[in-house]
Amino acid sequence: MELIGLSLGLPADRFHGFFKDQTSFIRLNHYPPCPTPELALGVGRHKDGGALTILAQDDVGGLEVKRKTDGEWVRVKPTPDAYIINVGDIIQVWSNDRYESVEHRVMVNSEKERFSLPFFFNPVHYTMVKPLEELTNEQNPAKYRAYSWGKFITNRKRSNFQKLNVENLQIHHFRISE
Ligand SMILES: O=C(O)CCC(=O)C(=O)O
Ligand SMILES: [Fe+2]
Repeated sequence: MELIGLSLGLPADRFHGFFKDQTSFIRLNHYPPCPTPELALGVGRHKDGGALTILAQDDVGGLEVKRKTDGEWVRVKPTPDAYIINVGDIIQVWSNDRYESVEHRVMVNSEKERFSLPFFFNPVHYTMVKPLEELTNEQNPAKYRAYSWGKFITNRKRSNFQKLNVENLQIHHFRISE
């Protein structure tokens, strides 16, 4: 978070206050082999709603990210002894879209089970998430209305990873139309 602060021209400790208390959590994912992988997804398409996700995984692979330029799903090859760091929706909003949270999903395969451990680094529940004042001005106005992180996460957990076309709460619902 300190490097992200510096990259945005902010003090390294700019985000510290949000994380004095946290709603961070870890999930332990097990994807068993699937006899019909073309008919199933391990995790349906979604964007991580929090600040950062730090993902540890084995060497099986299955994670895919959606490429913005052409909408293609691109496989993320596992790198041994490395974490995947994913910017979540909160950093997208704080940075007023200078960072973007990527849409991703998890495929399954018929041969090998897979394990992954995402750690979701999230601020204190009463955080009102909005573009940082230092990053907005008249030429570059805030692109989002403030929303409550606590209410956002509660809503998300209620409709956890539905693989349907029903859309759960998204940051674009707070987008200010231009
Ligand atoms: O298992 C993975 O590689 C990612 C899982 C994921 O996207 C999530 O739990 O939010
Ligand atoms: Fe995710």
